[in-house]
Amino acid sequence: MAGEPVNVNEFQELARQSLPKMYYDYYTGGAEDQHTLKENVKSFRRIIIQPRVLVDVSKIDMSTTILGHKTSAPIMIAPTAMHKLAHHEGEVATARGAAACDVIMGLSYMSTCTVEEVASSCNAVRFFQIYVYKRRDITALMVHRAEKNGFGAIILTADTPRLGRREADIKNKMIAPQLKNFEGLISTEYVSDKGSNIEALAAGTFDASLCWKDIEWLKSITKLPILIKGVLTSEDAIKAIEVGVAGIIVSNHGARQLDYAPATISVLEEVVHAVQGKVPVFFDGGVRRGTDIFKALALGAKAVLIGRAVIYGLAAKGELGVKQVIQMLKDEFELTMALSGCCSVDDITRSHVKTEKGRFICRM
Ligand SMILES: Cc1cc2nc3c(=O)[nH]c(=O)nc-3n(C[C@H](O)[C@H](O)[C@H](O)COP(=O)(O)O)c2cc1C
Ligand SMILES: CCCCC(=O)C(=O)O
Repeated sequence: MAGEPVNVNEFQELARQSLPKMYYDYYTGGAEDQHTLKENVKSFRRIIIQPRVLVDVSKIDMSTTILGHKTSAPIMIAPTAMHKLAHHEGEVATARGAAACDVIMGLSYMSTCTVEEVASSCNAVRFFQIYVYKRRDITALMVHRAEKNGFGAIILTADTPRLGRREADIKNKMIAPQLKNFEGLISTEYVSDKGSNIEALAAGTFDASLCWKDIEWLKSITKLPILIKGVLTSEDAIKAIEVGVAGIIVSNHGARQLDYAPATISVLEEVVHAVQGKVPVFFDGGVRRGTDIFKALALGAKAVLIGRAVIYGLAAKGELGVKQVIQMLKDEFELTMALSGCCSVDDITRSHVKTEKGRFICRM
């Protein structure tokens, strides 16, 4: 590739060139046939934007509020594991990149830098993602560490009672390193003769019995607002509201868990309808362009989370790459707003996009 990268796909190519195959495959891959992985991206392509013209778009305001926190754009960093495998500064570099762009970062429970290292790296709003370990005392301790270190919310990932079958990780015998957060508490270093060591780590530590009633337990150990990540149906959205969560993240874990789960953008609207505005609905999966962000907002998302695109920036150029990827997505989103006749995020409405279903109905 000649010159500087001009879009997220070019950052992906840079990441591919700079990473060992085992790590690149881990970051980029999905489950089994990778059907959902392809659909997450392709489903965006089937949604058409319906712009309005002759609107005064000389000033565009992308800013919004997420759980009471003002942020420069409806963009957050999705929690993704083990950033030190992408860049030696790990999550500290990601946190600094996010802070420089004034967007909220989700820190993964499976991070390679500690909660304290990330918290002290820069001043910014951050949310903490958790898995629930069989050793609940360890999860409770992590929640308290996040609370003590100023994190603004807990993201409970609900779609991972077991790890999805990621065939590249099986072939590569993907490593499961000791994660610094858990040093002296529990070993995360797993070696399996079956293939993926991170699969063995999840099988050994994650509590597959976790269910809706356990939200009460989580609420009893923290005052922080709780977001549920991994909702894909109206039924689960209604249950999430019943148990009193502060928000829902429509996500299929970047297509790394259940293959043939729906592309997230195809179910966003169903969830938004079920929620009836009671809590904010966030979205992730397949966002690679500013137009994707616009489409998700038009279908009712309050903000989107960015997973792989940020890792590609980190792998290519560390903190600077994270900053450039977020800035690129912000610039693309701002231009999309201008060319669609929307001056603020509240101006983006359902009538700004046409989905396949909508096009079909129009033709009848
Ligand atoms: C390499 C990688 C690691 C991930 N690790 C986590 C994790 O530790 N916790 C979590 O809740 N989600 C994790 N996710 C899922 C992301 O939070 C997010 O749902 C997904 O990446 C969004 O899709 P995208 O990559 O297409 O943007 C991970 C995703 C990737 C690609
Ligand atoms: C056991 C590590 C799980 C991290 C994760 O969520 C992912 O790779 O998708």
